[in-house]
Amino acid sequence: MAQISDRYVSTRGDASDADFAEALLRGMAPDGGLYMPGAWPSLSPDAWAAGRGYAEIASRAMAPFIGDALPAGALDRRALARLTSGFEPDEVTPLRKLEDSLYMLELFHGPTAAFKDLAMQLAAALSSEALKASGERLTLVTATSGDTGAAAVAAFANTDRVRLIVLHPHERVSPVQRRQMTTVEAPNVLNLAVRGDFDDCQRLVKGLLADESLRSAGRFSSVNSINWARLAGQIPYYVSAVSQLAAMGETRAPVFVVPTGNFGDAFAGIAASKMGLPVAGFVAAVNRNDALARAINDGVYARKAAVETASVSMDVQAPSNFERLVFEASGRDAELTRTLFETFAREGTVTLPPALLDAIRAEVSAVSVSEETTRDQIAHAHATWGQVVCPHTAVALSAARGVDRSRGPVVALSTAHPAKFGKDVAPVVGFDPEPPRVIRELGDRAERFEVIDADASAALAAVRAFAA
Ligand SMILES: N[C@@H](CCOP(=O)(O)O)C(=O)O
Repeated sequence: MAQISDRYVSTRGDASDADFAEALLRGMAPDGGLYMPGAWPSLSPDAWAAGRGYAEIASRAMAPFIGDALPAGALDRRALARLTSGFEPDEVTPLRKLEDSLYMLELFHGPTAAFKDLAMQLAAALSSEALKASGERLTLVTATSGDTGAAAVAAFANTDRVRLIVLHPHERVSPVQRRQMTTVEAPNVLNLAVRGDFDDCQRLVKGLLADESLRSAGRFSSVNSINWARLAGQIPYYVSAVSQLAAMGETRAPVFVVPTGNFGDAFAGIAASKMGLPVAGFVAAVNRNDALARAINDGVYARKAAVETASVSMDVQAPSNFERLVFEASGRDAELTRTLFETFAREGTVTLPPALLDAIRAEVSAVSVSEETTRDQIAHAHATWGQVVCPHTAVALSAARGVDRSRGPVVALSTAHPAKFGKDVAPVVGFDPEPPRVIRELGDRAERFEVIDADASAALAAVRAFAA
């Protein structure tokens, strides 16, 4: 069968064919792999012409992945309206010029003040269309180091046909992130605080998705970026950045510097470049949790326990979407991908073959940024550009300042509002960042969450009890 962009294949070789709705409602492929489009669609250069609005860009970028899997007009009718409502500035993802050839793409103006809102609002609207069409109900399980969970709760709370279970690492997300998840009064939302780190939460989610008893009881999926639909919703803002650069008279292809945890955001940028977006390169900027940087720089992908940092949403040591990068860079070699990730799951370490490593390095480089440098960068951004930035953005800006700008502009992604991380930002800039309305409105509402061990049977029991 010809490979096309709206049919989905698994990174581990499962031959069963899925369309966009199926990939969305399954979250992961049945063989434990991640869904990828059968081929990369091409985007017309017209899509990133100066002056394009975000909704129009999103429609052009997403439509080829959806094909006819959803009712005609589903993308336009609700999804795009929803995508751009509830965002504070008129431009959904404004690009700020910081200095010559250095830019910051602000992605935190949505309902939970983090970049996850952009894709999550779209995923919620599209899944509601898919469920209406099929008449089904859906249980979503999602792991979070803070931002994904908050965005998921905002997007899916009180939604018909959907039940949402969010697993966050107990006492390892910021107080604002936790309150965004736990103060929402919605009967269809369950918050589980897991005694462990994000990687434990993600492992539990993957285990739940693979559980036959849950799968046979109804639709069971995830809105982590392991779900292709969630990840694809992050492609449009790369296109929007190039369109905004064009409007500023900058036509050279940019280097994107992406603060990186689960590697979904960076992979969305790589996907945009595969679709034809002019990009000069990608830099994945990680904090001290540097499994990805060690894999790319040293050729050994090895697990370590995650350490706590100020850029808490990036405290990830087993970035799920590295699997998609390996699949793509290996020329879509599902056999090799399966072997490498099964070895990693079993032994916690795997050496990447040299040819694969070269191909990975052609797509993306990686930099690890220390806690001290992160703090210095928050101070520099404030003192030099008058910008108060969150620790994740600071990690990206620090890496961006190390990129050679003689060949073209460098765009650092600014992923969250600094007020979500006041404890780490205030001591550096000398004041509490002014919270946006969406954070002020959290008030002092009561919180609701259950604490569980990082154990598959505890997670299964909690999910079963909630479902009952
Ligand atoms: N940084 C994330 C971790 C999960 O990432 P996702 O993109 O796979 O949902 C978070 O804030 O939860």
